[in-house]
Amino acid sequence: MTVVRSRSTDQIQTYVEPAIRALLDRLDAGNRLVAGYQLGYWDADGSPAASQGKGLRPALALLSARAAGAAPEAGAPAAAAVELAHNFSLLHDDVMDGDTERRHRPTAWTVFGVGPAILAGDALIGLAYEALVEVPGGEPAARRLAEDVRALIAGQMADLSFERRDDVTLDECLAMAGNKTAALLAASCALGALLCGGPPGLVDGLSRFGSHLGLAFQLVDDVLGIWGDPGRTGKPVGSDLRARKRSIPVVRALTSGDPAGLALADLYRSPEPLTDEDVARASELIEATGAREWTQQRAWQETERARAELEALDLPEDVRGELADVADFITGRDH
Ligand SMILES: CC(C)=CCC/C(C)=C/CC/C(C)=C/COP(=O)(O)OP(=O)(O)O
Repeated sequence: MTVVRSRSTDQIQTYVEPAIRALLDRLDAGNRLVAGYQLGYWDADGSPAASQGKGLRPALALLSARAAGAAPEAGAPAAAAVELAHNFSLLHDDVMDGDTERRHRPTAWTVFGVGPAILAGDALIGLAYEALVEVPGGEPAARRLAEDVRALIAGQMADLSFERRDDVTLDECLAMAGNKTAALLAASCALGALLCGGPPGLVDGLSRFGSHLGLAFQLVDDVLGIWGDPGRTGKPVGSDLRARKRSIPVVRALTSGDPAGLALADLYRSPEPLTDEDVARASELIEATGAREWTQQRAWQETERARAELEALDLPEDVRGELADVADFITGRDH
């Protein structure tokens, strides 16, 4: 995993991975194989692999436990739960988008089939709740995760509905990202403290921190989806544009009133499949409206808001520093 600090990576390997692997052992062999492939623990034939994601959500959950004065390992069930919920959403998202590559390797549905990928996603979200409810006092954390997963699903539904509309506003798009992505980041920041008996003011403050962070994350993700380096992001660039997705830079460009935005609207309305040249032209048009710059600036603004939430909290200084590092990593990242 590539998280901002090696300390988080070590703690994920020591406390979170074993918890997730033990949960995977509860699954039947078929779902376990697909789920562990998705999590990056093994290849399609079951041989060991190291293809995990960045580990951002479990890192935040462990920090959240430490923010409440607990040892990091006390946050492991929360960290396992958010990583499992995240991978549930990725499995289903890749099916819905028809994406063929993630984390530098073929997506699960292309390897195992659509049905198995959907079922493994279902299995993971079940395990996420099990991870929490089995901890003494874990019910409030499980409820909180359920609320945020509901928001995530609502965000995904909104995202899908945008594909059939040409009047999506920037506010709608930002609200969609707040649900689709920021809700789980907020949960990641809240759950460790919630599980470890942190006071409501701390849990709420960490949650607001995570929410701003999550919006920053999606803003950067949308920029990387158009202008990123596939060698770094591990997925093809331009697939959102090819699918005429209404990501934040696209909607900013379409609603800018700039002539380049109007040309982009024509391209998006065209009944023909978009060629490589069309995709390249679309990214140039978006950039010409200033939407790339706006999106990146807005990400920094959200990071500043996140930092302000941190400043208002009574936290151990090392934890505050590590949370601030995560915020900087998110906005400055190239993968
Ligand atoms: C219900 C449903 C299908 C919802 C879909 C929600 C969804 C996929 C939102 C996008 C979130 C996102 C940018 C994930 C990449 O995270 P990352 O870059 O941290 O991933 P990593 O673990 O590979 O590092």
